[in-house]
Amino acid sequence: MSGAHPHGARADGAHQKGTRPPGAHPHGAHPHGARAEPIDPAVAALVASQTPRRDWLGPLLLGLAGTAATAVLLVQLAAGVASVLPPGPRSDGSTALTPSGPAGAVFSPGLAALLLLVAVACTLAADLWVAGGRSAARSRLRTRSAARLGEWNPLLLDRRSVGELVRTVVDASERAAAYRAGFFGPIIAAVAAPVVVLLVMALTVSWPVALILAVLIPLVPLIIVGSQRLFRSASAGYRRSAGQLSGAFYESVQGLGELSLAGAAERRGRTLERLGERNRQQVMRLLAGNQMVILAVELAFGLVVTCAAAGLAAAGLAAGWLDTSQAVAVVLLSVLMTGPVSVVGQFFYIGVTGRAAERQLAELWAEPTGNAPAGTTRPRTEQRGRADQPEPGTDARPGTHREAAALEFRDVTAGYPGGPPVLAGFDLRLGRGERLALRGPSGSGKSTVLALAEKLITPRAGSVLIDGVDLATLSRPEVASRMAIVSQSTTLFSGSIADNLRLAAPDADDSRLWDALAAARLADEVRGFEHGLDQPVGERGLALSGGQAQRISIARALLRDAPLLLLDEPTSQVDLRSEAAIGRSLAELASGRSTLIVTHRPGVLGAGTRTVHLGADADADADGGGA
Ligand SMILES: Nc1ncnc2c1ncn2[C@@H]1O[C@H](COP(=O)(O)OP(=O)(O)OP(=O)(O)O)[C@@H](O)[C@H]1O
Repeated sequence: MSGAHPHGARADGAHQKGTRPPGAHPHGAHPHGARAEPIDPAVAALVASQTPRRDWLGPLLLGLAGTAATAVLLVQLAAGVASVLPPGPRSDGSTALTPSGPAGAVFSPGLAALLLLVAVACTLAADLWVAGGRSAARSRLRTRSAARLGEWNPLLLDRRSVGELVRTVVDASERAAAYRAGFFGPIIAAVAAPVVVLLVMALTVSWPVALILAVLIPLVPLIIVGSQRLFRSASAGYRRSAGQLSGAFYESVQGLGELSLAGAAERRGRTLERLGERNRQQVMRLLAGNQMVILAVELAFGLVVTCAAAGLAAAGLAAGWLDTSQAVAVVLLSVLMTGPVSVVGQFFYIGVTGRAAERQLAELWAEPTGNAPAGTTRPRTEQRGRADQPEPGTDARPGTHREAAALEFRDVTAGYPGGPPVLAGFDLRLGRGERLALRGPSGSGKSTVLALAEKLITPRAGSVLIDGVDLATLSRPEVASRMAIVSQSTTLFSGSIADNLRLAAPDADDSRLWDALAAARLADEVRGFEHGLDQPVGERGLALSGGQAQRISIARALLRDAPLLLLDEPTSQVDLRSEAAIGRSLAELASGRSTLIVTHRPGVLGAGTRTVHLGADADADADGGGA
């Protein structure tokens, strides 16, 4: 049995029964984000917008400015070199210079030093800009992903591999930020660099040579797009295998104790080894692709441009339409033209994995939350007997004047998507201030009743009402705000006892925490701890006993102070002595609240508890109800 954990995380396995929850993706858990389906462009744009334009535009402009400064610096250096060389011979044997391009540059050491300074400053500033933008983008992506997961229906969360979700939030955010902030600007700057260099060449050296070399520029985007297409499947394979590996690794670490008890650690190790090897092969394929792109760019572009430039410089010099300074400048500038383009190849890996990471994040953000929206209306035939919504706190059924129940199921038929109904024509009424224990054999639908009350699933027919209000008209957070839940296992987070209590009431002062602990029969033990309220509970609360952890969960429920209380086998995991202590604190918690408890030990709530049986032998011990 299980119910929703009061704080969103569920550690139990009761909801891991195969069928996907409402709103889950039609393909079930698509573990690796490697679906071929198109991504919603709006979500993709939202992911991209987490890196504001200035974060990549800055490095892009700085990169271009740096290239331009370096290009002019090279023209200056060429003039300097030419000034110490003898004039070149002309084809007619004379040495007179009649350059065809713009007037040859005059070397100025001051200008050269200034240009050097500008080029270095641009490079440094671009690097700093990239680092800042990247870390800001990473944190924005992680925060948003975590917030998105927080909106998910816990049933949906239970079905996804935790390892993969962690990887998506942490690793994909890192890669996507590296791509947008660290790669986007510099790569566009690199692709545009040849154009800038040619512009400088046309303006300060020789426009005919620049024009001829410009013919080669379209090679760059062609090479890049071609290579990316070529390695698309390697990229998808990499995403898939990396997702599988991290998911399996995370699960193995979590279940290490059970694996070694079952003598299965070695077998599991072999599985991990296999997955690791597959991942290594995928990474190698991707890196091999990366190397091929570098090679292609260097060969197809670098070599061709350098040879063409050298040939043009030699021909121009020989024919006399270039002087020495212009010829040297053409050769130097051709090297500058190819330099940034080789960055394209080196960055290729970041680009491929970054785009894959953005896709992964977009898939996560686009995933339906699995929550039925507020105001969901069912078909008319299923709304019989409910002419209007009753006023909160009243029962609006014709001829009924009694006070609305704290929780009521009216003729409810419910089940899980694709499965048969678990409950059919189910009625249950929990009066205000009443304590009701739900019992029944395994599989009879006790968890399903709690899931309906929490609006984790919605009825196929009939209605569920809290305080007279149909849950169909409320959002899940609104439903959650009306109840406190204690489930069979408690999730505690690293931090102090006070931190864990304040999850339920962030503004509670210490005296309120002590009151809650006292009511949960835990105050004396906490006073005995060295650090009292500030005592660390250890990772996942392991520094506390199961009974203590459960009473912290009860104290949290007390701090929430909700009128409706759902208890899901709250003593199933503790021994008899702890059960007695928990029973007393539960009785305290239940007093004055309407309480529905799923338990095989109804005595834990004390006297006056009505019992309802679910399943084949259904009948009620007290005044009715039952399936
Ligand atoms: N998330 C789910 N997806 C699909 N089917 C489910 C899901 N949860 C429960 N079921 C099915 O619904 C039926 C009732 O299950 P439920 O968990 O409500 O029973 P239960 O009385 O709480 O059982 P137990 O005491 O063993 O926890 C079972 O047949 C179960 O397989």
